[in-house]
Amino acid sequence: MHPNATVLLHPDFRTGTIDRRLFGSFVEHLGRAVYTGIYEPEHATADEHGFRRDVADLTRELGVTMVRYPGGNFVSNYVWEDGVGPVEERKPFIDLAWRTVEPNLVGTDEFLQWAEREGIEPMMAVNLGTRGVAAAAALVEYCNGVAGSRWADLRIANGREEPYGVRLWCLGNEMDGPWQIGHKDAHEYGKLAAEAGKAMKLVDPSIELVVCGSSSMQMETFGEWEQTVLSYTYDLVDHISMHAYYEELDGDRASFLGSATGMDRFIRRVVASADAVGARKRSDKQITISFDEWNVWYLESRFPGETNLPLQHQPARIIEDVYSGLDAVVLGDLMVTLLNHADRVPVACLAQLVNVIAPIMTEPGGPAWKQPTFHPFAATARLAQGDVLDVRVQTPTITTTRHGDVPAVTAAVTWAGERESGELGVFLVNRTAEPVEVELRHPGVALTLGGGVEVTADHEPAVHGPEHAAQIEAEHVATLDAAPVTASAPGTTTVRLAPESWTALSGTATLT
Ligand SMILES: O=[N+]([O-])c1ccc(O[C@@H]2O[C@@H](CO)[C@H](O)[C@H]2O)cc1
Repeated sequence: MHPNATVLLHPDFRTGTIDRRLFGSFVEHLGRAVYTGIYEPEHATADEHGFRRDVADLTRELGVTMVRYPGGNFVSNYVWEDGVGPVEERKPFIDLAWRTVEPNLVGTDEFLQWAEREGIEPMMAVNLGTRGVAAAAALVEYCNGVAGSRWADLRIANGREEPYGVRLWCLGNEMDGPWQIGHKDAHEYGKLAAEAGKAMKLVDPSIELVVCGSSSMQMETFGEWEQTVLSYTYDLVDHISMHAYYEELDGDRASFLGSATGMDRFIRRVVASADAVGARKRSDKQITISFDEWNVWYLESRFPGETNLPLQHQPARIIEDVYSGLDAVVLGDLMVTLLNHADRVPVACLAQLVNVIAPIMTEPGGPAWKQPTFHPFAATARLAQGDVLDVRVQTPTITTTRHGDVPAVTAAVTWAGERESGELGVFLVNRTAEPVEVELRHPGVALTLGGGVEVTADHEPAVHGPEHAAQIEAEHVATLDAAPVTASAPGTTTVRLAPESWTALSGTATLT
């Protein structure tokens, strides 16, 4: 059979090395992400610190390397000092972002110590909505300072001698969004971010800074925002943030399946905006991207609308989206795009980790389980190692309403090892409703594919609960003991992809 698509690869052609922070996630004080998510002292599996062991174990299995905290929209009205010190003296406050009473039982120390115990790198955000330079610099000192100064000594008095050494810091969150508490225009925010970032780096010069980019590519200020903000902060910051959520709208399945092409274009545009500022400055520095919120999120149809939220107490069920096999295929494809931008995207966070638009769900006092989207994330975090190869994909296109013409087949290939031999990760997506044959062309390379994971899309709406998730897993997530190879010859290996599917395969390769 004639192949429908070809993927040309060679270890001499590489896009970049995968930064392990690409497999980050996000825990916000929003809904049940913290309370009855990662933290539930009354739960049967809770450890001595009150954190759920079952959730931590699933987090490990998911392969999450880094977690962003404490927000999100929440951070823009958060007073971090209220969340440290003796728990019995902490006072609740009304979080204005999600109109939920925050009990302050979990704060900076509890989170950072949880992350440390679980072997997860923390990524912290400072409040540039209702607060500013002093509070941001104080938090860096609280986390990373050594004995002998006010905020570091407060941490020590609170029982933590060793600095946490938090490396990655967000200068606020989505400051371009009118919904943000303390929302600012690009000039106001750019100036504040530059001053806050300057102070934070004076406290600890080893930190990396993320300046806020746009909340989505649909924002009216997109492009202009990036350039203005970077004009104030280019020499100071390391990364600019991107946020994007995708959903199936009006039953437009083709556009939804093409979401990762939308993400690809978004990344290219932000890179172009950042590089334009660099060019004007005649700078050799390159700003990289922190894609610190990405996921499938049924914003349009299921999001209650931030301004009309009723005031809630914990546990508060907010945006607990339920995912389908189709969502899992799209999520896997979004990871293909992230991998293919490994040269400019070192940091990414699946938003979020547990209960809130999340791969892991829980019931208070009950089980924790995997949503379908868990599987492509976990398989990619496991199989994508080393470098991303600069592959050439030839594929027919599909015409979509939202993204125009998009590739029918997408691919990413990773190579861990020397030039002469390596371990491969092969990630392939078939966005069409028919099976396709994909010919891997690997001239001069002997390649043996092994097993992996295949996720196929479904047509049923997802239903909440562990039983339904287990049923989708049984029907739409397959562990492959062997690759679906249909033909092979020296220099070519053909695999067959199921309709509307995401496939990840392991492999080994040596130069011949
Ligand atoms: O497109 N929108 O309407 C939209 C609305 C809210 C929004 O908030 C972001 O997503 C929330 C959930 O991860 C985070 O707290 C925040 O940073 C992100 C996008």
